[in-house]
Amino acid sequence: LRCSFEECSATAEWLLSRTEIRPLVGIVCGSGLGGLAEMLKDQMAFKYSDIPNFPQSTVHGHAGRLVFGKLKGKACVCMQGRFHLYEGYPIHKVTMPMRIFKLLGVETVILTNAAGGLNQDYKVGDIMIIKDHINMPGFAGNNPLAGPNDERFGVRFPSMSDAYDRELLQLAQGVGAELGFGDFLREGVYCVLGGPSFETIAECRMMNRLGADAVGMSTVHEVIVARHCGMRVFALSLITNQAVMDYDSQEKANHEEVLETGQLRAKQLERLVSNMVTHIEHNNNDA
Ligand SMILES: O=P(O)(O)O[C@@H]1C[C@H](O)[C@@H](CO)O1
Ligand code: HPA
Repeated sequence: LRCSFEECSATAEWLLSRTEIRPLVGIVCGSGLGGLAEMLKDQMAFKYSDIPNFPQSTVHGHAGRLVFGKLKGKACVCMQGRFHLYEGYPIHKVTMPMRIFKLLGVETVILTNAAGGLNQDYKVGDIMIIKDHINMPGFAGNNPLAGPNDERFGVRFPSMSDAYDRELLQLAQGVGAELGFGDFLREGVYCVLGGPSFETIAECRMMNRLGADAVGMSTVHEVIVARHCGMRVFALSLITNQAVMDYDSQEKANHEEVLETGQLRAKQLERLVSNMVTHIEHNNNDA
């Protein structure tokens, strides 16, 4: 069976027998945002290539390590590198780490990504709190929950109208305001595409008209699987480039720019996430 309960349990048990850390918070680092994992104290890190049943990172800017440790005293596990559809992985493999998070005891997942800004008010370097998503591959039937459903993870038809936890969203706004990030903290809708080619001008215009504020190639699949198995979700996009919306523009999206902007804003993004983690309490999981 595809990423079966048994297979995920075996991986979780392998990890739990090698670390004493029992994480309640799971973090996923987006392109160029792996510095978050370096903030963890008392680290215990596993290379993806050493973990049974785990996929491998193939994208520049994704280190490929699962790091356990304490963030401001809270036990966390952090994916330093995620998997994308365009790497050629089947969608259930892309999202398998969410099920492993769940079986490790994680209650709250924080996901980050690099994204292109579609909203004309957004600037490069803005941090967008994701309040909702548009799942383009999902429209075509490419959903990570397609196939037989295992009730031990969750129900056949999970709701997604409550995908992004509103309390965590409020918390992020509060923490962001305290840190003085008001000028570049946004809240918006993330649209996922399969990649790896960046979008055409017509595609960007279309997504913007449909209500998307940012476009990327990840996160949504992980969110669906995390919600299916009852974890709370919070997600952030770093706007690393402006999507090209104009035929007169000479700009072209490129991965180097994505990684460079990651470096510029990484410290602030790390502070936002780590300050949030201090406020996340055990057992308030009402997912
Ligand atoms: O893992 P994320 O979503 O941050 O990665 C984005 C999307 C592509 O993988 C890459 C494009 O530059 O960055
Ligand atoms: N499009 C899709 N994915 C991205 C972009 C973009 O412009 N920037 C970073 N990830």
